[in-house]
Amino acid sequence: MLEVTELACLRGDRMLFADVALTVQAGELVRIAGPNGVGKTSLLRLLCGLAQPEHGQVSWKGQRLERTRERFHREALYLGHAAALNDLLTPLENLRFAAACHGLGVDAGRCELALERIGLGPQRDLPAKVLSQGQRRRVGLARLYLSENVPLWVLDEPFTALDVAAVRDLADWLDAHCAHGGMVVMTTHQDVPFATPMRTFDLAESAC
Ligand SMILES: Nc1ncnc2c1ncn2[C@@H]1O[C@H](COP(=O)(O)OP(=O)(O)OP(=O)(O)O)[C@@H](O)[C@H]1O
Repeated sequence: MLEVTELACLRGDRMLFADVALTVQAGELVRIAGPNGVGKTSLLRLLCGLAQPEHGQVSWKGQRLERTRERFHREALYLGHAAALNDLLTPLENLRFAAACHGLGVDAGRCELALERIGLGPQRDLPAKVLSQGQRRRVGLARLYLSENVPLWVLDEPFTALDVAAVRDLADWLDAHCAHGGMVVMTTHQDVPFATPMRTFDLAESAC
């Protein structure tokens, strides 16, 4: 379980939000909602230990994040809203690099399958710089097809730039993850048809 208590976030000299309390249980799909600039990305980064809160704490399976960092990083996957690709590498090389950085230890065959699964089979050996925006997005999302055993997925705008079929396909994959006891925390400005009942956490209610 992911648990957040009394969380406050300072960005520059501005307090974005305070007193955020949130729990995410196995099998849950939680959407962090709110207008542009309210602090959704900032909250996701705090949840993953990528930034420090001004106040409050984040716990994973009953332990404060700072005390269980190694375990947490094995058990959580964060995908930011920007496709962090090396333009000179191919989608296959980018995916293998990202997987290795995350300690997934996956082989080329599994990465090739993940790229096929996300619809990038034909582009897998092209340099990333020639990919369209939607294809760049898919390279990052392909990690989800290597991460069935990673319980917590934290996703910042995963549906941006995807076409209708890809949105449907990704929604099905997130549903399947939750159905198998995984957890998804995400932001999206799109209406996505999930089968899993989605809980919405409106960050605007905690805005300062
Ligand atoms: N390093 C920083 N220094 C100062 N302000 C920052 C910094 N990073 C982000 N901000 C500000 O914090 C606020 C929240 O940004 P954040 O990206 O978390 O919002 P968001 O809710 O995800 O927005 P969007 O819906 O547009 O993606 C914004 O006003 C942004 O300008």
